[in-house]
Amino acid sequence: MTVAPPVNAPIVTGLYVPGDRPERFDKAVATGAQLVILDLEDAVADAHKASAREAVASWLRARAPGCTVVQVRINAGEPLDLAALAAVDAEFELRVPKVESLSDLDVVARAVPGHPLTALFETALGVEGALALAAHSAVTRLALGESDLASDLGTRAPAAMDYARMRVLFAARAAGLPAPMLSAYPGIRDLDGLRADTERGRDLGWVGRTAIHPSQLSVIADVFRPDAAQLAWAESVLAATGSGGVSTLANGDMVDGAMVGRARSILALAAALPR
Ligand SMILES: CC(C)(COP(=O)(O)OP(=O)(O)OC[C@H]1O[C@@H](n2cnc3c(N)ncnc32)[C@H](O)[C@@H]1OP(=O)(O)O)[C@@H](O)C(=O)NCCC(=O)NCCSC(=O)C[C@H](O)C(=O)O
Ligand SMILES: [Mg+2]
Repeated sequence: MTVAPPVNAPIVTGLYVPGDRPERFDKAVATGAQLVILDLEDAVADAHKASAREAVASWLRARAPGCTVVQVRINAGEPLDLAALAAVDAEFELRVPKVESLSDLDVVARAVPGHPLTALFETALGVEGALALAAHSAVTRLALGESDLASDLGTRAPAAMDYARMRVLFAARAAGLPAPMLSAYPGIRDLDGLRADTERGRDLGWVGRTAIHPSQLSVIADVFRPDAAQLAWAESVLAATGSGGVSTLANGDMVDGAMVGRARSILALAAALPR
């Protein structure tokens, strides 16, 4: 049985599905991924764009409300995508690729009003503008497209990706948005590589990751699930700081209100990722 996540629960696992594979849409939801992204953009060949648009709109109309967050990734500046989605009266979010300017977001927010936007940064210009773009009133999440970014930069060097991850993380937090989810890891069979790269992103402060294959989901959940020591620390911080002021944990560490936010985030992650 799927249990609805608590309000403001972190979203840790996401799964992309090509928009022209409607037979996989319900399957994607059934994986238990907390976020399912129906892609009209790079996963769909030009010849299939129109049928993908129709398949996505018709699935959204027929879908019974559930606890999975559903996003549609549109093609940047494609009026046909916007028109098709504006005609759908259902709950979904929009994932806007290659965002570089406020007008990229305005166009979408005006054409399909009332749907939260995830701004996907995939170029140096987008990453450098992340702080201002995160302040757009329709934007509720930020993300990075690291494959496109690597093409724009001409490198996928870890230092370049770390820089982009840090800028986008700071932009999200400065705008009061949740820590972003890591970009899709293209090596479907390389689960060790996925784990290592996800751990690196987690250690930089990112929370969650979008997958492109169901087999990646359990690795992603594992990486973000707090371990027993983190849980014990979080619980002892909350217990020790209940009445404010400074306290000392059993191990001698000082704790105060400054640690409460992190303790709560650890407990929220544990609640979102049951064993
Ligand atoms: C990559 C794939 C094309 C692989 O497909 P396939 O070879 O058919 O996979 P399997 O045979 O291993 O499938 C096994 C079963 O799993 C189901 N399956 C596979 N993938 C998905 C999925 N994404 N969602 C739901 N279900 C899925 C199959 O149906 C099989 O089920 P069964 O028959 O019952 O056993 C494919 O995985 C795929 O298309 N993935 C998504 C690709 C995608 O959307 N890419 C775009 C997003 S990432 C991106 O754009 C990068 C970003 O923008 C950037 O710049 O970084
Ligand atoms: Mg991309």
